[in-house]
Amino acid sequence: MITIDNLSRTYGSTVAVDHVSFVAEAGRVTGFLGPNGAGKSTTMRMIVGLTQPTTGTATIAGRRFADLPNPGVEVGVMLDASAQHAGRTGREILGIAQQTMGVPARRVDEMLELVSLTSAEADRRVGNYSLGMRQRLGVGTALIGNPRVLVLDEPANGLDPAGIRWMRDLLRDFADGGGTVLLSSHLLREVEIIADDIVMIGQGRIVCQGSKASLLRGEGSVARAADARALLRALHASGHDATVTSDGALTTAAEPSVVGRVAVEHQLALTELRAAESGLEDMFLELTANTQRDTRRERTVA
Ligand SMILES: Nc1ncnc2c1ncn2[C@@H]1O[C@H](COP(=O)(O)OP(=O)(O)OP(=O)(O)O)[C@@H](O)[C@H]1O
Repeated sequence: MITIDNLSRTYGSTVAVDHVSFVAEAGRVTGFLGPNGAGKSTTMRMIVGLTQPTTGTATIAGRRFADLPNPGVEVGVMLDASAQHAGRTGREILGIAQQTMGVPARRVDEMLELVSLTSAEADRRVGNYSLGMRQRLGVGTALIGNPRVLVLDEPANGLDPAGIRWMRDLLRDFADGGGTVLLSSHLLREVEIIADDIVMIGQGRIVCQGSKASLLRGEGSVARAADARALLRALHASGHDATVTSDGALTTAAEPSVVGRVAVEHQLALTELRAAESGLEDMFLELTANTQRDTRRERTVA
């Protein structure tokens, strides 16, 4: 678990992070989103002790990063995959991490296999790696100490579609095994798929946070019926507004339970019935546009 409590950081007159509080829970993937310059990297740097907070604290399983005796076995960190020493080989970089953390030497080969870097690639200098290969190496370095917490800044950056899926499965398995994952990303579709919880910031402040399911749950229902027109008439007759979209689905402000009851009362067969959802991209643009116009609001959903 990562606990961020009232965390702020200012640089001169720039407020990079402005009294941010949230918890990234164990067993869940928390997506950390925000436009360029919103304060994501600064927050992550404060979590791992690279930047000193102006106010507040960040703790990992109750302790500050600086107080962890062997941080690499507690928290895996990948903030900038391009920051790896270009003159060293991938195997050397993993070897240094393995020795520093004092974990068994076999972890190097295990990590190479986990992140799908071949033996030949492992012996090449990192300066010759593609961005995606560096990301893979960065993930291997983050995981070599077998930590329970992962802090990853843009982990899918530079990965091909198969690599993105691989990363998604890896992080899902990590969280399903009880691990904590905090990741930032601009790939909203990706976050929409993988995240359990979402924290969104704009201009250093939280603009919304909560479970993905709660945040994306829209109002009303989407339904399909064998006879859409009949369902439309039935809803209207029951006092509910509804429209049939061009693809034959019916949208209404009525909750699914209400639509289901009306369908039963009129003996209509439904082929689909679900709560309406709003997309993460729409939510992101709406909420962060507000922060850019400096008319901020905060939304918290359990
Ligand atoms: N060392 C620094 N000195 C001065 N200003 C800084 C420093 N680090 C960050 N900032 C400023 O803090 C703000 C937040 O930057 P940060 O890198 O945390 O944003 P971000 O959300 O990670 O952005 P991006 O999505 O572009 O990576 C920006 O205005 C940035 O210019």
